[in-house]
Amino acid sequence: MMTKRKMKLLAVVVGLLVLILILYKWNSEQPNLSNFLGMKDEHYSADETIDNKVQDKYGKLLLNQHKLELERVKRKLAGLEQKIRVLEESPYKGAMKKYPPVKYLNYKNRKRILITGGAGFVGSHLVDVLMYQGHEVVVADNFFTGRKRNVEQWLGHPNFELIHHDIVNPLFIEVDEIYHLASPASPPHYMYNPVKTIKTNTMGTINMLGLAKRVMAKVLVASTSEVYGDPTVHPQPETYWGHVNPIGPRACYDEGKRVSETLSYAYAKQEKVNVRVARIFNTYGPKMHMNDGRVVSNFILQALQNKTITVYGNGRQTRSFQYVSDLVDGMILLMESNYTQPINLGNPVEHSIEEFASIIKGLVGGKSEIFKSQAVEDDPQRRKPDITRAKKYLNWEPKVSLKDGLQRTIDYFKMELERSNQDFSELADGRLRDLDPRKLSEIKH
Ligand SMILES: O=c1ccn([C@@H]2O[C@H](COP(=O)(O)OP(=O)(O)O[C@H]3OC[C@@H](O)[C@H](O)[C@H]3O)[C@@H](O)[C@H]2O)c(=O)[nH]1
Repeated sequence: MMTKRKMKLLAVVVGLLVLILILYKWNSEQPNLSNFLGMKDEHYSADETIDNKVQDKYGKLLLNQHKLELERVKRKLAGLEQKIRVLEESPYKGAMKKYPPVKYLNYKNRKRILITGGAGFVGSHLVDVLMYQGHEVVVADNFFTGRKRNVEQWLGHPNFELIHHDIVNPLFIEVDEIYHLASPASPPHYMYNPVKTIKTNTMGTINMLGLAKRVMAKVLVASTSEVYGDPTVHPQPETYWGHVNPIGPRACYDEGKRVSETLSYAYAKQEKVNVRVARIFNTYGPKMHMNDGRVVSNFILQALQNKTITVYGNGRQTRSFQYVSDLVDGMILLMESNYTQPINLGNPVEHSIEEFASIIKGLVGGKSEIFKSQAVEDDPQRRKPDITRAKKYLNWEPKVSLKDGLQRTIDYFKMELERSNQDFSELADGRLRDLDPRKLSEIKH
């Protein structure tokens, strides 16, 4: 029998042995730092200490990390450099931007002018002239056919404001004058959505005349030679009432503009709004859209690309073409004048469309063939403005010859073609692509 003392001694010895065992086990399970870092001792010569091995491997790891970090910083720098280049070329470069010089006008002479459709072809040329003159210009455009690019040189200028707005909805701003130009003007564009074309020219015009009434602004409404329809009187004086098919494919525009004129004189009579009405004849020049679809841009682009020049119908129909700067001068003179009846603004030099195709082919050169194809429904057969009124009341007549104007327009389209070879977004503008008035007029709405 063991004594109590012996038993206690045995328990202490056993306890000590268990403790030693636990300590040994714990020690052997501790991760070896060199193993932890993925080292293998056999890579080192026998006289290297474990500390040296660890430091060496750890240093390599740090070096790799630094290299990776350097690569990341380099990539970030390259990205930033690219962003700076984009900013330098961008119209939104704010403080860096250089604007064309504008005249200083004191507050008495400086007007606040709204141009609806100011980002469009004609509107943007008008914006330029009014800005150079030193006025404050507000452009309202829904960008259906207008483009920000047309007014980009003024973005950020203290005298300029661009509002993305569809004038089918009312606009509440304070202005002294309104040039109401908003509406698609090219036949394939206005036929593309005839209901919208009518709304723009009726509801849109009501909204602008309503605004003019509220703020007592003078308003110039852009009408068109199309109010004469397929004319039976030649050349067309303002006293001619026209010959329009009210249910034909062009009616949305022709009748829309006729209502626009009617509304203008109703507001003048009933609400004492100070109105001007310009009947604009065929106009061309730089800033026309590549996909405009009207004859000047179509023929020039076809000739520049050695494609077939497509004359719609027999080519004996006539038009008289004015250069855009002449039109802009006429509109500003009309706004400044006291003359309130409609006035024709156009160049009376008349050509058949077939002749016109040859003129453009001659100026551009190249190998294009002239091809006569299917006629456009209700295409006006003869058109030439009688500009007696404009001469008498505005002392205005066109100055730019067809040859000079076409040459400037050809140069512009050459640049556009070069641009579009680099930037396909221009041509990929789905809204204005592949529109042909001959196909659109067949659509039954
Ligand atoms: O590629 C084409 C384009 C047009 N044409 C013809 O060229 C003539 C002029 O056509 P456009 O499309 O340029 O313009 P339109 O004269 O028919 O209408 C224009 O009239 C005056 C303005 O108010 C508007 O800008 C527009 O409605 C038409 O006889 C047309 O059939 C061609 O032969 N080939």
